[in-house]
Amino acid sequence: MPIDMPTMLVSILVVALSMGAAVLASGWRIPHRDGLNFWGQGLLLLSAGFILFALSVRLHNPWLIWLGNVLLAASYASVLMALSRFHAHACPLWLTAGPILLVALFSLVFLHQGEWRVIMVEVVLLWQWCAVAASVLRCQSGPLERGRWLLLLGAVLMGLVYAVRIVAQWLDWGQMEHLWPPHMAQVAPHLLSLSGLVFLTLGYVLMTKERADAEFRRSARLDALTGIPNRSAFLDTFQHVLAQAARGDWPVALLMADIDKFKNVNDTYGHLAGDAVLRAVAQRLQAGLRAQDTLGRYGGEEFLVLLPDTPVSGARTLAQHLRQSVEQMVVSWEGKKITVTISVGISGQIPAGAQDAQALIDRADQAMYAAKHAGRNRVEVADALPPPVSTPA
Ligand SMILES: Nc1nc2c(ncn2[C@@H]2O[C@H](COP(=O)(O)OP(=O)(O)OP(=O)(O)O)[C@@H](O)[C@H]2O)c(=O)[nH]1
Repeated sequence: MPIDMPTMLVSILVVALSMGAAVLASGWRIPHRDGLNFWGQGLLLLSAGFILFALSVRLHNPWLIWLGNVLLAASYASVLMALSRFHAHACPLWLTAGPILLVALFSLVFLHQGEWRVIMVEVVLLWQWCAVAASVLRCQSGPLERGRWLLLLGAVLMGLVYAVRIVAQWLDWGQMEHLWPPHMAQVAPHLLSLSGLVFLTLGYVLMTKERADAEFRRSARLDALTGIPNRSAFLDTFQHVLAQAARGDWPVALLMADIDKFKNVNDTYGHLAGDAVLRAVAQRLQAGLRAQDTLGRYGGEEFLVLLPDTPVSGARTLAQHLRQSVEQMVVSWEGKKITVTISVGISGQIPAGAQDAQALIDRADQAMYAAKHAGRNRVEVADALPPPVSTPA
């Protein structure tokens, strides 16, 4: 059965319409940041454009083509805006509104000169797809790879559609300005654009999914209140560093810092003030560390600091520095000034492997409690581990 142009146009319309509705539904209530709404709107505009083209085959009204072309340009501009939103880039007005105005102008000027209308309008549409491809290529971020390449493939296919149509029109292969009767030079680009549309939308949805997954993985490893690694993320890093230290035979030190009388802060100023203090302490501690050190929230008001390649003497100096820094900190809360201190326990050794993690934590914890018993706002070092007992052969 031969494919006629209305069938072709209607099939593109159905694909665009259903994908547009699906994208809009999936973007429902998702912040506009990802541009899903722009993408969905773009597909719906495209569908409206194809409805007009299909109607023009029956009604022979050139204004339907004029409006269809404008809607097409608006739909591609919407795609570009969606990508700009996704990558948090500004999208200049000339790049979005410019092609729409040009298409409106060329379609009007060449309203009754179909050959020139096809060439002039489709050069602008081709330029729009080049802008989409450039926008995809400009943003290189690791986890977006698969979606990005799919999207790029779709943009290249769409660009190809217009390139083929412009060349075909120029060489007078298939009277591209007429949507009827069908010719291979007309049907082939439409088939290409059908697959281009599918690739584009799949790529875009995949990109948003990959970003959401990456954010989810990241937030699952961070403490929601302070933004520093949570207990399980810290322990992962700790074990990794211990294994490296055992191989390299270098020392690791661990600090356990606990806010003194933190219950009083909550009781006096309220739980939200306590939260603000926790955030401020985390920031202070982080600010005093080297890039290779790791800070984590171990429990309620307890923090752990991992110091790779650091002897206990160096850890003690750093702990004193951190303690003084927190002591000097003032947190403003509803007009009141809150100050807190920390007690710090230190443990350190050249580890035998990742299995030493819990022993180091327990010893830092004991040293921290010794600091509490000795009057708080202090630093205490855990006793060195007894050397391993050698069994006679
Ligand atoms: N605001 C706030 N408070 C927390 C959070 N996590 C734990 N806490 C509070 O931290 C307080 C810890 O109190 P305690 O264990 O008695 O210790 P402390 O008052 O700091 O006394 P010392 O440790 O002996 O100096 C409790 O009141 C907890 O409710 C949190 O995320 N936010």
